[in-house]
Amino acid sequence: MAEAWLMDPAGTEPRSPCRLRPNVPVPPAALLRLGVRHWKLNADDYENDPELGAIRKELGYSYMDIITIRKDAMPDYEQKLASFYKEHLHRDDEIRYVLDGGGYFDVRDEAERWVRVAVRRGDMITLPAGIYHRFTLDDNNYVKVMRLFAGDPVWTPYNRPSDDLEERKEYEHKFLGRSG
Ligand SMILES: CSCCC(=O)/C(O)=C/O
Ligand SMILES: [Fe+2]
Repeated sequence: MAEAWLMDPAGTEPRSPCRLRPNVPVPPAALLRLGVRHWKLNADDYENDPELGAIRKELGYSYMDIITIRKDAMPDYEQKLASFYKEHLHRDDEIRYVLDGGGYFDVRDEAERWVRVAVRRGDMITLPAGIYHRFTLDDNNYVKVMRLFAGDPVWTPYNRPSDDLEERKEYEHKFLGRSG
């Protein structure tokens, strides 16, 4: 599993690890309870990787593209990064496979704390529809990511608060044990 920890709410540099002192690790089982799944894959051979092929087949991830997030490679780099780091949710699962570089997905836990998940080359992660989250590069300022989707892709972020969306209610019911 990718390494995860509770974020220091007083952290002022989003692209640094922002760990509490002492560090408070978040184990894989706790991430799974929030609906966050992870695979470690062979990024050296992603075009022919049978393991990736099997995951895509099993979960119906028919769509894929590859994006590079780096100042010289992405139009509207600053605006895009700012929007990725705004707390938001999606109405579909967010499925990302890091082919190079790295970054952090922050997800809200059941107590509304930020859990920081470090993703590096070879990490594939899925965030369930309805989970509040955000993304930042790490201090190397570069990531190359495969985006996957089941069906025709929709990337729309819904900034918090979006508690009235059906997918948010379903997420709260399924993963946070909240009724409503
Ligand atoms: C790391 S892929 C770009 C970020 C993104 O698409 C997203 O929705 C972040 O939460
Ligand atoms: Fe997102």
